[in-house]
Amino acid sequence: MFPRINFTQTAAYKYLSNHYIDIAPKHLRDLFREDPDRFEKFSITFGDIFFDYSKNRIDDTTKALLLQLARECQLEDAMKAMFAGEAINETENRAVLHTALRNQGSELILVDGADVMPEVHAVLAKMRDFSAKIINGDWKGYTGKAITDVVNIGIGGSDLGPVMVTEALKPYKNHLNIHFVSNVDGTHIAETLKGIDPETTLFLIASKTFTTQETMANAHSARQWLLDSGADHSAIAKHFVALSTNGKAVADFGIDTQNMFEFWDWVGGRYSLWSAIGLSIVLSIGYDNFSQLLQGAYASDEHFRHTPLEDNIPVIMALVGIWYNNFFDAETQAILPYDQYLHRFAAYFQQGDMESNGKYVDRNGNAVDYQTGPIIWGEPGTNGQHAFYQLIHQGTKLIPCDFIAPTQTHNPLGEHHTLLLSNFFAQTEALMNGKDEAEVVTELKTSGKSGDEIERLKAFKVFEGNRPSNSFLVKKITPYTLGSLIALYEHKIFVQGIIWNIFSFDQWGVELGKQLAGKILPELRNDESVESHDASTNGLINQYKQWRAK
Ligand SMILES: O=P(O)(O)OC[C@H]1O[C@@H](O)[C@@H](O)[C@@H](O)[C@@H]1O
Repeated sequence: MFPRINFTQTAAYKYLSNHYIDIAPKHLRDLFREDPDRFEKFSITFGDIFFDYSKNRIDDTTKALLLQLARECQLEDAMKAMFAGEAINETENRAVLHTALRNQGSELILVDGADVMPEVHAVLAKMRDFSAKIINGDWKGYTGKAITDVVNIGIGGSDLGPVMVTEALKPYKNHLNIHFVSNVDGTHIAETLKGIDPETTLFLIASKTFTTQETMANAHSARQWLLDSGADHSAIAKHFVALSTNGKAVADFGIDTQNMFEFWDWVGGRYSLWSAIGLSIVLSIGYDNFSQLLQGAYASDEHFRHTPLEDNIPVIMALVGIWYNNFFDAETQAILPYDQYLHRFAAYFQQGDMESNGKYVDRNGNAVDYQTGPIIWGEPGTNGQHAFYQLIHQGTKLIPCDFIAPTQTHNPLGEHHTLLLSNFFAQTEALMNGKDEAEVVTELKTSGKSGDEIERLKAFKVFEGNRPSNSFLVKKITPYTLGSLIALYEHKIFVQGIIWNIFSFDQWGVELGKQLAGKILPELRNDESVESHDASTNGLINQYKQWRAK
């Protein structure tokens, strides 16, 4: 059976709780001073990704105990179960096999006794052939013109991954214009349709279930827009394709299932960019680049599966995260890419991480009495520096940060990249070292401040430092390295879910909003005053009804 260990009952947890008392008062500066090998010990090279975790409030004992914790929680058994296709998503009775989507090996991957790899390869081949026709202009719209614009209509996992990756890999983009519509707010689709031509637009309706309200509403509006342009129903086959697991709903919508790119219930929505959901990525950068993305992810899968836990990047990321989350009471984790192309990376992992590990019920069905998934947030550097870094440096909250930067830029423009990276290095250093009173006083003296002024100002200018960070230095953001990086983060989420003893691959919490909206919708379709809710909700709905009438 899938492990069900309460990590707070392990020996390692007890040791860690005691060890925390020793480590908490220590400053990172001293940890570096005490151990000249610290950087070598606490950094890992993995292909073109260099992971430095030495600026964390850990020492050799912390690492050993965290690894013991992982072992006591039977992490390695859990990893084997996932890769083997066991139904580890127990509340939905499903396997969790996004790794099969990028598998480059020859082993069979069985779900219910059948190898999934032939189907995976067949859909990839279909994506390759279809995208080639769209890109080279062989596929024509209903008036015989080639496609110029692609609109992906999807939300959550059927949107965020493709958005993030197509943005991150813009340097690899071809001539097609790729648009994304997710919000049910009509503004999103209306603004998108303004700039495009029905004769040359292809819509990808991306929905695992093909029932999601937002996506269906947008898909219907897009179809109507096409028909309103003078096209007849036969045009739909030339302008609409579906990316889904639900063939019946696709057919009911009016999309020829020939134009359906299938995936399977063992692919979680937030782990689906590697599947047919990635068709917008393929259209944007071509199949060969998409294949590189898959290969990069596979390299991380292999690293995760076969590297001893002590040198295993996702395992270390996860354990260090648990150290802050469960011992230092850190509530959040910032992801700070020093790369403009990665500007949606944090947003992507907001869903990836928070929808996976935002759970308070453990795998035995009991409420937990410890913290689980952190709040994930972040923006690209250096914009973040001029917005919220103040709080990271001098606020009262401990915010572990992941810094990510490419050494080579796709846009070598003057000194820009050197400037950017100087900020990246400076921030991790400043967060760690801070600035003590002596330094502040010297600085103020040099700037000519009087003794009184120095006394008055110095407290405000001191930085405690001791603020932890991980640094990912990536040689260059390519499809391959991006694939690797994403998969490392995915596996980090998995490891944390194992240790917290929660099911990371369901998302029942999202269902409530869907149900409630479904109940209120019919009430908004008439003008009668509503009394079926609490006073606040009734009041809001009734005010809305009054104002919309005028
Ligand atoms: O791909 P579909 O089925 O439209 O779902 C889109 C999104 O819906 C949300 O409610 C979540 O459950 C996400 O995990 C999912 O990615």
